[in-house]
Amino acid sequence: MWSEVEEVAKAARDIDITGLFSDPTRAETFSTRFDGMLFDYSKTALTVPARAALLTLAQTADVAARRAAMFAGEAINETEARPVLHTALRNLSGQPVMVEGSDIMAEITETRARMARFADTVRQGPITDVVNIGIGGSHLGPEMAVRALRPYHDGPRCHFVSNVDGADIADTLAGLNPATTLVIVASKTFTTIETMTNAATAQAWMTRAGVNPGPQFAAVSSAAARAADWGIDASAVFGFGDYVGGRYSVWGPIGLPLMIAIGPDRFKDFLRGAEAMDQHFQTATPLENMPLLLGLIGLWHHQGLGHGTRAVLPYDQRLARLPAYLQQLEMESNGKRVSMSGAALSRPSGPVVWGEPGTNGQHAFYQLIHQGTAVVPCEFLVAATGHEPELAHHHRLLVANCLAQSKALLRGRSLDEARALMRDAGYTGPELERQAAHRVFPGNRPSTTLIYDRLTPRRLGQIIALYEHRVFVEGVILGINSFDQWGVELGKVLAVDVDAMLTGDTNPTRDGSTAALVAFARAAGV
Ligand SMILES: O=P(O)(O)OC[C@H]1O[C@](O)(CO)[C@@H](O)[C@@H]1O
Repeated sequence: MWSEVEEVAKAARDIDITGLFSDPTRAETFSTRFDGMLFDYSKTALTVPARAALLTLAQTADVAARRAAMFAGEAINETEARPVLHTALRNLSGQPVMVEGSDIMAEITETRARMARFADTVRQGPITDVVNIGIGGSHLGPEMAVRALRPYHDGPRCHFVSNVDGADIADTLAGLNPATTLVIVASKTFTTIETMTNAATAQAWMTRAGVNPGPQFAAVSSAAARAADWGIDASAVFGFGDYVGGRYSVWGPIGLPLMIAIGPDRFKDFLRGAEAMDQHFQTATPLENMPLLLGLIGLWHHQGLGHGTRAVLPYDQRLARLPAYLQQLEMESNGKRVSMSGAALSRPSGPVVWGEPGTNGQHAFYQLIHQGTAVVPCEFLVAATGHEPELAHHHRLLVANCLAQSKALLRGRSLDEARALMRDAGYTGPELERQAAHRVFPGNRPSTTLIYDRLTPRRLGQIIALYEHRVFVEGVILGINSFDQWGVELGKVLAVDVDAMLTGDTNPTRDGSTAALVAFARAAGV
């Protein structure tokens, strides 16, 4: 299945990407547009035969059948025997979605309507601040989206607490008024130690201030009974089915802080954007299919060409948390070592994903991206226009920087160009050579750019759904289950054991390193 890709990848190592632009149609041929967005992947070493080999790979892995199985509610999350239906949360079409013979849409629509009523009430006051307590998928999505859509906020301020480190909740609650704060405890399982510890601390904070936490706590959870046991009124508990994975859950009740911040109507626009991407993913031809192409390019760079990481570089300060969000989405989904059958993978699974918004990253790690020894495929995202018309000159500079970076990665600077610079600066002889060597940029470094009109709720919905489906495409072709996360379990179990060591309730472990660290922490008064 991979042999053809391996062959074209071998040839691609000698390709000069700039040279590929001697074809004047390259930018058009290696890009695709959809609903206000242009995805340009022409600044990669992909050629027509290489792309064809990748498309054949997708065909052989039967991505289309797996995609149909996902949307149809088949239990494609095989290690947890569950369907994968986050797409149902944004299904506004009126079409049923069946799970084991019943339509799940009535429940989803009813919960969304309840969320909207709750959000409207909260938005009318006297609540001034909302604190969402959750972690991982119960935190990263709403935190990222609330920040991304700041220009659309007309509700109470939203804050996020995730870390079990008491510093997180202490800093967040400092300055808030317990009498006008709503706490949302967001946990699919309602057992996550960080979230339950923080929730108890928030509850004590309110009680200490003489405020009854009862009416000022809401819960978002699949475990409604546990939320009720915890004392949260059933009318303020919003559930979702176990067919929605944590990192795919921003579209439903986990998105409640976003709905409160921007209002139910705009939240619906956010869903509409994702729904449009779902339609596109299912119906667009392979050469126009943005998630399919993004997934194939990911595989091309990591599995094909062996680049170990990829950088996500949003030129948008409000997307500052997108890289963190994508780290969970991509690495928790595709950071696996066995295939669906349980056999060890014969090729690498998902890459390390990292990034920061531009232009800040330029003044930090772009040095390595441009001149380091590792090639880092870069995924740029940028809106053509901002939300501050009076600051349009800032935005133009932002766009200019984004486009300049992909151009610089592509063209680089040759030794002759560097020598000319040094000559102009007055250097001669061996010193000119030495100085010039430091100023060479190898270039020929691949990047893609997703440019869109403006970061509206709809556009954000499209972008997140685009990345979700990209993860799906990569996972199917790698033959792994992108929807479980067994790798996070062991550390959680051992944390309980180590906690008992820290309190002195059990003897230190035979692992000498941990024993010494525990002893140090105890001696220092942990
Ligand atoms: O919503 P919960 O059940 O508190 O879980 C939070 C997060 O923990 C994880 O299980 C990983 O630790 C994530 O997959 C999940 O998003």
